[in-house]
Amino acid sequence: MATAAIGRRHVFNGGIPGPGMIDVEQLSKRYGSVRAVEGVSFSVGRGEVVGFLGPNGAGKSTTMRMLTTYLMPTSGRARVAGLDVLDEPREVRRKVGYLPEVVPIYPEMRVREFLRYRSKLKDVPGSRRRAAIDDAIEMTGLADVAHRVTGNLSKGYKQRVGLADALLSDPDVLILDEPTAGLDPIQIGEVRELIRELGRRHTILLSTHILPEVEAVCGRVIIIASGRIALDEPLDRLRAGRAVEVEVRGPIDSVRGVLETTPGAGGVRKIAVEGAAAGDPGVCGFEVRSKDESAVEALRELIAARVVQNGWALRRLDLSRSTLEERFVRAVRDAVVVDHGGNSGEAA
Ligand SMILES: Nc1ncnc2c1ncn2[C@@H]1O[C@H](COP(=O)(O)OP(=O)(O)OP(=O)(O)O)[C@@H](O)[C@H]1O
Repeated sequence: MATAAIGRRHVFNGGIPGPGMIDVEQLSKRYGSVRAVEGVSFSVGRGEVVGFLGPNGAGKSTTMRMLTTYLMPTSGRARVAGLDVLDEPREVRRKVGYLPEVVPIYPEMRVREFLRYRSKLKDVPGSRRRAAIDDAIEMTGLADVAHRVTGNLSKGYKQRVGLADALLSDPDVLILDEPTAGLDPIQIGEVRELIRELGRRHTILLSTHILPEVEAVCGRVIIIASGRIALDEPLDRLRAGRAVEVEVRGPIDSVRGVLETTPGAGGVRKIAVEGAAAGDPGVCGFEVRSKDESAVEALRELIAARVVQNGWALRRLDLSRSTLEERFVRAVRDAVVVDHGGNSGEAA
């Protein structure tokens, strides 16, 4: 059975990230005057599934093509599965499963025939070739179409063929460039499920524009904008509270004044007001941003104490959570504002 076979061949570490399966240091790529990737550094540990996001033209495919040795960096270093992409490109190609944005299948070949051809190109030893192809076909749900001509398959199935190809050499690392682009919602769900399954046994760097996909399969997010890293954070931290939402029964101007002068408060925004009546100041609601995001819990406690000190009733006190979409938009916007260098990435 494929799962057992794959379990035998792969080192399964229970999903605990280990050190450096992908190590990128000051990687840059210029196409003539276009600075597509500019001094990018990051690491991906063993067992991590990392979403690599960015607007169109941000440099995602260029970075992935450098990591898979299909493109020479202008400067900087990258190691994948412990191998230097410049010094050991052939070994890197053997160790890394790459699904490019456009899957290079030969339309006249049948699925199994294509995978056999690719396994030879990847130097999969003859004695292991048959098992490697069977495993890849089973993992990607291609058994029913294994004898069909690839050119006649639906886009979703062509994508599966690309993934099967990426799995052939039993790679430690999978680099998947927009694996669900152009698929219908059912196919997206199927490929996403497959990636989630693969993520239990592989280190994965996954580029996509579909944010729910990242939330479904990734543990960490790297955002690139105008060729530079704009954000690199675990998903749970990224979604964690960044601000305090507070509702107080008290006079709105006084409440605002107290919140604005609370140490650690970085900005106050009104979110709701319930009308005042005779003898009742009404209820006002504010979102208070924390100057230091890691100190948002302390800010919450301080706000509670100050509201009570003023004799106001505290009706609600929550941490407000950011969505991935909000963080994406903010990170990209901030990166573009900071980018004074005239970077000619399309997002700039
Ligand atoms: N062969 C090339 N020659 C010149 N410029 C290029 C070439 N390939 C990419 N670029 C430019 O480099 C920048 C980064 O492109 P890249 O394809 O890496 O972005 P991306 O983040 O993958 O975008 P998308 O999400 O649209 O696929 C863009 O400005 C793009 O136009």
